[in-house]
Amino acid sequence: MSEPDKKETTSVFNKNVSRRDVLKAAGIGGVGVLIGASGIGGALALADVLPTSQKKENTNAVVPFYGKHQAGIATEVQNHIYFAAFDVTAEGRNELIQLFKEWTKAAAAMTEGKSVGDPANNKYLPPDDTGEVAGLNASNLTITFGVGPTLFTKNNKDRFGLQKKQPDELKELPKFPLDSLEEQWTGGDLCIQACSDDLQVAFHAVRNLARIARGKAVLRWAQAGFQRTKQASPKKETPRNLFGFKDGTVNPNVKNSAEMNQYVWVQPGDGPDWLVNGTYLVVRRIQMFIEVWDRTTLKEQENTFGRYRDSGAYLGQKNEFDPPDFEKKDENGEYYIPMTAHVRVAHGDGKQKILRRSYSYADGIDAKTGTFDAGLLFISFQRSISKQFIPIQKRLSQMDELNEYIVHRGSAVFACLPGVKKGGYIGETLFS
Ligand SMILES: C=CC1=C(C)c2cc3[nH]c(cc4nc(cc5[nH]c(cc1n2)c(C)c5CCC(=O)O)C(CCC(=O)O)=C4C)c(C)c3C=C
Ligand SMILES: [Fe+2]
Repeated sequence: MSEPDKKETTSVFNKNVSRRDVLKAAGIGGVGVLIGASGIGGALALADVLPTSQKKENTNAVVPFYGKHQAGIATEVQNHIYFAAFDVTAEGRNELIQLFKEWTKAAAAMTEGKSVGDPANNKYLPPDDTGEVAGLNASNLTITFGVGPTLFTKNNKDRFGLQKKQPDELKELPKFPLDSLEEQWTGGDLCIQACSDDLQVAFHAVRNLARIARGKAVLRWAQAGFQRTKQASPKKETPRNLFGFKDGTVNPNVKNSAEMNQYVWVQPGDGPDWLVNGTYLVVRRIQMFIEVWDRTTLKEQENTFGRYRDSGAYLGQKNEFDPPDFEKKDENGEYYIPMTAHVRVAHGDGKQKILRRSYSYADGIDAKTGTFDAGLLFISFQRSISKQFIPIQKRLSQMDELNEYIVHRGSAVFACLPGVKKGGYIGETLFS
């Protein structure tokens, strides 16, 4: 579901209540009075009644799990991600359905800040919940589930009676020039994207879902990721990637449902009905050669992206959100934004838009070279992989200057299921 407009409404006791309503109910006329109004109870804390622009970051918040769309796509980006791909080992369709039902129940509980299963009161059994988030709040945890092409057909086998339901769009990506994909970061029958403002909460979610899956699915690969925290950037400025550039400036507006329907959510008639209100996820584990970048001049860095490092503006413009002028030339008659600049090549004719929701990763060092294994866990959501992601990546792989500094090591595609109503389960449209 898309996030309610927090400018107008705020969540108190899990209901959407306008700020004016809260002040009226409290019988007080202004925020200044409310600060001292401890009598109205802890639940009506200051953070709950101030509009987003004025309130301190509230990591106590719960992002609703149930809704038309899965959370973790159009909802506000959290500080951390724990992404995992699974291979299904279940014997048949019923076991797979059972897995999705159990995952739904556990995910709904965890996103509300509750523990999984029954309370741990039998000392002779392992507790249902692994326990590391006891006392922690949900920290805006979202858990997003996807199904990969190999769930539908693997080695020409229709393991779960799903072959006929495979969307044409959901197939392995073509090999792009310069790809250096490694089996250990590639593919998967299922994926779980857990995002939270606390990494321990995100990890706990995947760990417990993996535990529930025992006998039905096994982990294939997993990757933790981070970006600047909202505590460190209270104004929530666009995060910077590990090359120091603002990353995520140009994206469809997640609050604009017409734009989201045009670029992100699968629509009736696009393919199989079971995926309507879902979307396609592309994930690429892209290593960034940060030591090489650090020896590159600022001018060269800016020409590589086609944006200024400091302001994030397109070259030739002033502010981060000013539109580009790809025809503008400097006093030497050179394009401000070089022909091979990342943004020019990615932009193309501007018709293919994708929703980027990426995170940085840093995984120690490459033992062979002694350099950092660090980069971008690139994640994009789109209504069509063939019409949106593939043409962009085709162009980038052929002429993006950034290719001097990065290499794609991992890749997978998934169909993110539509959202679910209370009482239902994730995946029910696929299995019905
Ligand atoms: C196939 C899609 C893309 C991949 C893969 C990709 C990798 C990648 N990108 C950056 C850093 C930046 N990307 C920026 C803009 C941008 N990137 C893509 C697509 C892919 N990037 C698009 C569609 C755009 C927007 C283009 C436009 O219309 O201007 C930027 C600029 C700021 C921004 O808009 O976010 C940066 C910085 C890295 C480091 C990377 C791989 C490691
Ligand atoms: Fe990019």
